Amino acid sequence: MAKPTSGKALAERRNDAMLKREFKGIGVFLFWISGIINVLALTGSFYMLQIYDRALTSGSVPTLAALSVLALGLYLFQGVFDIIRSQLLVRIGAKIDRILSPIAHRVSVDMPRFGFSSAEALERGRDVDTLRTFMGSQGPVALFDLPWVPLYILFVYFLHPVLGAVTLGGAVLLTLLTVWTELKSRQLANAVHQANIARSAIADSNARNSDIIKAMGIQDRAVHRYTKANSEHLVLQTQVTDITGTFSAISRVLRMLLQSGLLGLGAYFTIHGQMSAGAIIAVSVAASRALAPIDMAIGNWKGMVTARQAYKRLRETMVALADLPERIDLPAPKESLRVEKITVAAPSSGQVLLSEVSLEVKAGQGLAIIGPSGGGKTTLIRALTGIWPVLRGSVRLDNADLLQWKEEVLGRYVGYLSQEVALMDGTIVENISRFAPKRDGKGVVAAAMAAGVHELIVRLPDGYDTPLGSQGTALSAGQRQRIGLARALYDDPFVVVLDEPNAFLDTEGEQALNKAIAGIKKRGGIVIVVAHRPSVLEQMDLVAVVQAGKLTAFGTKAQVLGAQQAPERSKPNLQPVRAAE
Ligand SMILES: Nc1ncnc2c1ncn2[C@@H]1O[C@H](COP(=O)(O)OP(=O)(O)OP(=O)(O)O)[C@@H](O)[C@H]1O
Repeated sequence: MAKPTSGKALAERRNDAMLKREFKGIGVFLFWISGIINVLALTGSFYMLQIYDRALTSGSVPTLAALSVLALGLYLFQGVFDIIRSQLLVRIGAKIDRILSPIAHRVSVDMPRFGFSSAEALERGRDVDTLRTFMGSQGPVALFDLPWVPLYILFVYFLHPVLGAVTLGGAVLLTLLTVWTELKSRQLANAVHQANIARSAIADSNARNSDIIKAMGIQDRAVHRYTKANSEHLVLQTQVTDITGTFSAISRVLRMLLQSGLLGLGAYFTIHGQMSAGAIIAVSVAASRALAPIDMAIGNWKGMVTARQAYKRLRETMVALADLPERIDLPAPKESLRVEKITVAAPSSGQVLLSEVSLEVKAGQGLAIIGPSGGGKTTLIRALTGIWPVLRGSVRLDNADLLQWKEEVLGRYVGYLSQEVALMDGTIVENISRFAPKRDGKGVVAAAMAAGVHELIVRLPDGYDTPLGSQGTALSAGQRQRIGLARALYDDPFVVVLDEPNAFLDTEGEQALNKAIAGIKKRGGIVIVVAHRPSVLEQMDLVAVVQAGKLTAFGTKAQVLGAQQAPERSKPNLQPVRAAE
């Protein structure tokens, strides 16, 4: 009975079919062009045979000249085909890069959301580089030459069967050596990869915490941590290079031994009149050419293993993306956001952080999510915005599960201000407009005004075109938060989710925030705010209390907060009065 085909297997098959479509034609062409190159590479052997057995024996200079011109022509052809082949391989590398790098980068962007370190995420981009570099190296040349090795062995065989057998034996020996190299280096190559990720993660973390490292004087410790990881990487790297280098040297010596052996044996057969003197040289040249691709494969083994691993990871990446269901365009939401019995687990560990949460917010309403630190407020927001998938239950916008929306379409209806406001490397206008392909000055200014940050921006020397640098470091925390708010408000999204939007705001900033919240509600949007400070609550209609991973209260502000309906400004943390039924 046929086994049911899993989605992953189907996606794998689909990807392989896509790659086959893209590269099969070029692959076949490369195979044949390699055939031509290898046939032409027999020129040297034929030339030797003809010179010794024809030109020298006849003593004819015109024959020698004709043979030389012919050989020269054939060598030139071989050179041209060689150039075409290497240029083609480089272009295949570039094509692979063009096809895979957007997919790889998409995954890199997604990975940190699921608990991967940024060093691990960036590996995907490097994998594409590895593949491209490999395609331009001698590795693929060796691979395309390998199928033509029998041609040379046959050639030698026809000159003398024993010499053919010896050459075949040499090829088998070198192949066994290749297999041995593979077995020895495979596991190590994986360990090198992991060690490299660990090293990059420390480098990345050190660079990101530059201020803390300086202020607390822990440079030496930071450098020591990196050096330790670097040494581990270096040790493994040296081991791999030792293995491939040793096998490469063994294969070279074997080749030389074989070539000399063939010369010796050839001489023996010539002495016994079994073959001509020219054949000795021809055999030596052909045998060396027969073993060259195997030798080259061993020499490039490290590159091949790395490229294969990179390809394997990218293939998995492509399969993961291909697994995403196709989604249709849904109309703009305008009624409600409903959460139905959701359970949310941390994608990195699978640990349940929030369970059985249900609530509903209607257009024009504001919801405050409150509760003690670590209770699960941000987790709830991550589920509401689709950052983390829900384990059970559903989040619905106008009755449609978030999963039914196209990511980019849904994004247009959601504004999100995260707790640690992250601005991207670009100008203010690019950041606020979420890198809209077309400059939308009007929309950006409207969002900046709604966030009360317009005046602040125009006072900067380059105004809206001020470059923010990576992480938006050119601004203060409060300024970053307000620009982040403008980005969340840009293009009037239906749902605006703000995670502690006033953490860094001064009084003026808080007033602007309150105005922005009122504006969202007035235009019929939904605003959800995680609040630690009570001032935001004044604007809210509903309150949800999240603690210890549970929704312990949900209802109108009056229901949930009861007597504390109008909280004092000085109160630092809001606690629930009672759990809503
Ligand atoms: N990426 C993550 N992986 C695993 N566990 C996480 C992750 N993020 C948060 N948690 C855990 O989930 C729980 C809830 O965290 P969450 O950030 O939702 O709390 P919070 O209520 O927003 O807290 P705060 O008010 O301090 O921001 C915490 O115990 C936290 O350790």
